[in-house]
Amino acid sequence: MPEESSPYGGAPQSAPTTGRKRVRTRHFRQAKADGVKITGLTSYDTLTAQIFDRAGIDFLLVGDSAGNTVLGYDTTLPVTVDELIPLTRAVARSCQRALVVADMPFGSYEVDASEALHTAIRFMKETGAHAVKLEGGERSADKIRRIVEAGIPVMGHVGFTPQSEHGLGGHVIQGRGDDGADQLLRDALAVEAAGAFAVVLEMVPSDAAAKVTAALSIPTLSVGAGPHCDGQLLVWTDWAGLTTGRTPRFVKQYAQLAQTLTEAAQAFKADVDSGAYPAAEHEYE
Ligand SMILES: Nc1nc(=O)c2c([nH]1)NC[C@@H]1CN(c3ccc(C(=O)N[C@@H](CCC(=O)O)C(=O)O)cc3)CN21
Ligand SMILES: CC(C)C(=O)C(=O)O
Ligand SMILES: [Mg+2]
Repeated sequence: MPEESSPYGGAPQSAPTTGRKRVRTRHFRQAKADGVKITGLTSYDTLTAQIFDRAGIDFLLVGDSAGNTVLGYDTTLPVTVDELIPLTRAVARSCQRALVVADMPFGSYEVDASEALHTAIRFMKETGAHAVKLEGGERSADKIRRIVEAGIPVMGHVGFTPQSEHGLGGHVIQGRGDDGADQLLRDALAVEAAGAFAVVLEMVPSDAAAKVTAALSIPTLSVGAGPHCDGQLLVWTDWAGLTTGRTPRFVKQYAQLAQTLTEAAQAFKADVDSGAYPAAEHEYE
C-alpha cells in the first residue's frame, strides 16, 4: 500500500508517529495480505498509551488484565465494565495512530447477544475505543455477529481464555493434540465467520497456531502462540519487567522496570534520610 493511505510501511519509526494515519481494521487485513507483522501491547493509562502510540505500536488493548496489573485482583473474573471504562477512555484519548481495543470483562456479554451488544455500545459511546474484544469461539459467535452488525469492530479471543480459567482447570495450554487443534480451528473459523476483524490466539502450540493462521483470512494475534501468527501482543507490565512474581513462559522482558523503580525508591529514601534531597535547586526562594 502507498504510504499516504497506509499506516504501515516506510522506514522503521524511531521518531514520534504523530500525524500518521490512524490504524484501521482494514489495515489489519492488509497487513496479513502483505506479510507485515502487527504489534500490540496492553495499556491502561494515558502515559503508557502516549508512549506506545508514538513508538508505533499498532494497537493498544485495554485488557481486563487490568484486574491483575492495575486493580490488584488474582484473576480477571471480578473486573467490571465500570472499572474498565475510565481506563479505556484514558487510553483512547491518548492515541493518535494506534487502534484502541476495549476488552469486555467477564459477566458483561455471556448471557445473550443482546447483553453483548449493550456492553459493546457502552464501551463505544463512553470511551472512544475503536473496537471491542470478547473471549470464546463457537460459544461466542452469535454475540460477535450481533455486535458487528451494529457497526462495531470485534476482535476475537480463542485458545486459553482467562475468564474461563476455572472451567478450563487453570492456566492450561489449549489446542494440544488432534482434538485440541481441531477445536481451536473450529473456534477461530467461527470467530471469522461471525465477522471479527482479527483474533487473539492465547497459549496454544505454535504448530496449531500456524494451521489456524493459514486457514483464516483475518489476522491471528499471538499471546504465547508462537512465531507463525500475523502479530504479537503482550501485557505491557510483563513486557516491561514491572510485573512482580512469575510471568508466563511466553513473555520476553524488554525492560526491567520493577528493578529500576525499586532502586529509585531506595535512592529517594536514602536521600531524604541524609538530607541530600531536596537540594538548593529544588527549593523556592
Ligand atoms: N500480567 C498478566 N499477563 C498476562 O499475560 C495475563 C494476565 N496478566 N491476566 C489475564 C491473562 C491470564 N494469563 C495468563 C496467566 C498465567 C499464565 C501462566 O502461568 N502460564 C504458565 C503455564 C501454565 C501454568 O503452569 O500455570 C507458563 O509458564 O506459561 C499464562 C497466562 C494471560 N493474561
Ligand atoms: C492477554 C490479553 C489477550 C487480554 O485479554 C488482556 O490483556 O486482558
Ligand atoms: Mg482479557
